[in-house]
Amino acid sequence: MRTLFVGAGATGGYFGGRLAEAGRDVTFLVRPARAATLAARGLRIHSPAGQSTIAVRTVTAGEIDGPYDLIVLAVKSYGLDGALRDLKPAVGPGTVIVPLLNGMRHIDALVSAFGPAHVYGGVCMIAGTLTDEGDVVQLTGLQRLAYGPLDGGPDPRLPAVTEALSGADFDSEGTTAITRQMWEKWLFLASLGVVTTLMRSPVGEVLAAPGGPAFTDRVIAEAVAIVTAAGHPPREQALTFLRGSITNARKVPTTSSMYRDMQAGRPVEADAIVGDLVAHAERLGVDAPLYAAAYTNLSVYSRSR
Ligand SMILES: NC(=O)C1=CN([C@@H]2O[C@H](COP(=O)(O)OP(=O)(O)OC[C@H]3O[C@@H](n4cnc5c(N)ncnc54)[C@H](OP(=O)(O)O)[C@@H]3O)[C@@H](O)[C@H]2O)C=CC1
Ligand SMILES: CC(C)(CO)C(=O)C(=O)O
Repeated sequence: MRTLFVGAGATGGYFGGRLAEAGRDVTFLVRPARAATLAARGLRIHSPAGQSTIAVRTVTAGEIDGPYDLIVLAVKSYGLDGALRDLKPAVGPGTVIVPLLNGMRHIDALVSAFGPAHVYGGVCMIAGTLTDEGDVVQLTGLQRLAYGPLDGGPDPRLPAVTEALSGADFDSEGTTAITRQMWEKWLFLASLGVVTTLMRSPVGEVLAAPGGPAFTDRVIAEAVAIVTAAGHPPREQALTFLRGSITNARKVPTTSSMYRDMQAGRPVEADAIVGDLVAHAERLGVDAPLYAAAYTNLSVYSRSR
């Protein structure tokens, strides 16, 4: 499958890079500065398993040479509108788009831009960041992709999409339950995001502080109440994974991409990850004071940076 990764940052660079390394037909749609960096340095991935330098094919917006079979969208929420404009020439009648963004509201933007037949759901599990030089850093061993039709299928394109996104050095799952996985991922990531950005610390530091464990429990309880009221109660296994990750954070440095971005003075995805949950809480009459405070805190940061 001819595959276009839109964005070669922490997530796109990691998963697209690993697929390119495994010999898959991968091209990256990037902006000119990123294209220059990738041409000069290659795509460098630093991971707990070692370092790779991968020669990758790139195109910029004006250079897209016709439709791709598969597009993996890996931009931040604040880059979504521009990316949707730029990738338009890559969407043909049979193109499937798999977004990796956190949250849910990008799905509406994709469906309204390209129609429901083109849009899958997607989840990625990785703790990644970019160095000042533009190298991808995988911070922990977490590396998993899941994707599939939003309506649960069956969809005859899923086996080919699964084949195109498998066989590289990460776990990959084509699923007919992607919507549930996306809500569970949102619950997971928002909880880590609220704990770390409100307290400006990795989860382990919060747990070690007076009141930290109770605060963390209340953040999780608020998120569970919101997503449950929204009609997406998490499965017990998702809660076990979240609680296990919190417990593990006493030993393994655990943060969130929003926290890492905040520490680096970069923009944060406040509206898509926290603001949208606060909007659900208000609409559904769920009391979520910690999420409201976290959203105000992130908005103050965004306005003052
Ligand atoms: N980082 C993480 O650990 C995780 C992140 N996520 C989610 O994945 C999504 C992507 O995050 P992440 O990869 O970390 O973000 P990054 O900021 O690392 O990468 C995003 C990339 O998108 C590029 N980009 C933006 N607009 C365009 C465009 N119009 N055309 C081409 N490229 C474009 C940017 O390029 P440029 O250099 O030109 O600005 C940038 O390199 C987010 O929603 C995030 O929440 C999910 C799981 C883990
Ligand atoms: C999985 C997790 C929490 C990894 O950092 C993430 O999705 C994020 O930080 O954006």
